[in-house]
Amino acid sequence: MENLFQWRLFPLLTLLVSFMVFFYVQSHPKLSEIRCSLLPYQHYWIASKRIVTPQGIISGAGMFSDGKIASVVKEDEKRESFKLGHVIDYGEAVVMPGLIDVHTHLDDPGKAEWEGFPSGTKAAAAGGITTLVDMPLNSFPSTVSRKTLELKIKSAEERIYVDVGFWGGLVPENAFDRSALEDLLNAGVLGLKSFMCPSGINDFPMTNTTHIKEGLSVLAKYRRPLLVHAEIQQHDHLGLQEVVDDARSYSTYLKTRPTSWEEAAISELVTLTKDTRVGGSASGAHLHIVHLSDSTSSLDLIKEAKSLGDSVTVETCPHYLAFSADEIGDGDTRFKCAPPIRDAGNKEKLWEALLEGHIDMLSSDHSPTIPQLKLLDDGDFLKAWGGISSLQFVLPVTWSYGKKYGVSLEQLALWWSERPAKLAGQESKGRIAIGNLADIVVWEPEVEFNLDDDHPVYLKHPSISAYMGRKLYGKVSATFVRGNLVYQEGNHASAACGVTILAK
Ligand SMILES: NC(=O)N[C@H]1NC(=O)NC1=O
Ligand SMILES: [Zn+2]
Ligand SMILES: [Zn+2]
Repeated sequence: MENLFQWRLFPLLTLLVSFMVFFYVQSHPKLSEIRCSLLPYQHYWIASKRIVTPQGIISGAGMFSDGKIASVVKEDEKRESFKLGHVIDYGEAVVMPGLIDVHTHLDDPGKAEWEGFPSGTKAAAAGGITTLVDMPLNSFPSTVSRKTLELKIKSAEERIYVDVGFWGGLVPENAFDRSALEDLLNAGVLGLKSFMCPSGINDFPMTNTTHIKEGLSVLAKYRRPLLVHAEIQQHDHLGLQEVVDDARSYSTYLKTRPTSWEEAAISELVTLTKDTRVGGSASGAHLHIVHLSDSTSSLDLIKEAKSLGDSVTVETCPHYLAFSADEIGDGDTRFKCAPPIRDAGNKEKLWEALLEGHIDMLSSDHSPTIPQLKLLDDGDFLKAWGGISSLQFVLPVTWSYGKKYGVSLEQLALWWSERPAKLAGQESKGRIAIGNLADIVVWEPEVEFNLDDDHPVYLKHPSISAYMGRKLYGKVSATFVRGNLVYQEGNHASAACGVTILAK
């Protein structure tokens, strides 16, 4: 009797549960949407006393709706607007466009033990970076064809916490093959990148001016940029023996890559950029010089090219603005990068050029490896991997070291968001403006913190970062990508919902 009763009840119960599940799913956001964000809403306001907009800093609020910025209102218009939904009030914290890092090496696929999409994009999110553009080398294979780009895209799928675009490689193998280059561009790379000196990566050989000229002529049609690592090896420096004798000394390394390397490369480049002027044979193309270190003659050449109307921009990186050669201890290869960090006078002049607008933007050139290849025990500057690890820290670093130069929040937004967005062809990013994607960093410039072992660092190998052990200002509280709260106070969203950005 009892059994019979149970069997009758079973279909009824099943029906009831099905109805309940159906109504729950109808009235709530999809489970996948919840996992993309630490917030359960699709439409909501965020308020703050300091919102950095292209029109200046306002006290007010922004409404995010379906991943976009639907409205931006000032303090006095807030009360009426708020009747319409949820409000998150960040008080005095700064609300700024998310950072766009146009120069990151995530090394995935193939060298994921060096960094990888999940660790790199978690670090980015924790640092307020909402978009990054991945370099075509250090992963394996290098991104030099449609096929290799497809491997990148596949590897990034459901593994990225922020948006990721890709630069393709301009290498001797594809430079004279117009259809191969067009195929790579049609597949969606945001532009091309090449080296004028050995890259340190076997399947990414260097290019000369002839290759670069070819690349520019193809890029002109696509209106996408060519990024160049501008150093050409010169043979007029130290004898090898002298170098080998003192490989632990930073000054030895510095002498192996003098400013003449940068100057030689840039003087060749500016002969090519003449063609990018209006009416020139490469009109529509754009040349971007990555990680400028030399603030002397190399910078003068760039200034002159710009004044003549060449389509050229230049970036520098936080490590050239934060550090100088005299502070680098013997054997401390965490500071080894190329071009090298130069003397304190050079650093001052880089700041000056940035503040005066001659340097257009900043990028991380986050180029990590495994600790073993940094040779921290031997401290051999000549054999150690060249590359700085910094991704998660670039906002507080720029702010902390920029304090004494009077850097403003608006300048940070220009150098880290607005201009990088333009370089990468992402017009819907980089500014807090109606209709743009809701890519936002919320941070507290006045909060000081020690980058010690207790600080949560998401980079795969924090020990190789030259910033560890430093005291910094500017704590990132929250990061939104396309309206999803992907990071807040030490927590990431449970699902990796960043989007791969492909040029059309
Ligand atoms: N291959 C690679 O990432 N090289 C980078 N590292 C560095 O310090 N400068 C570079 O161009
Ligand atoms: Zn480089
Ligand atoms: Zn690089």
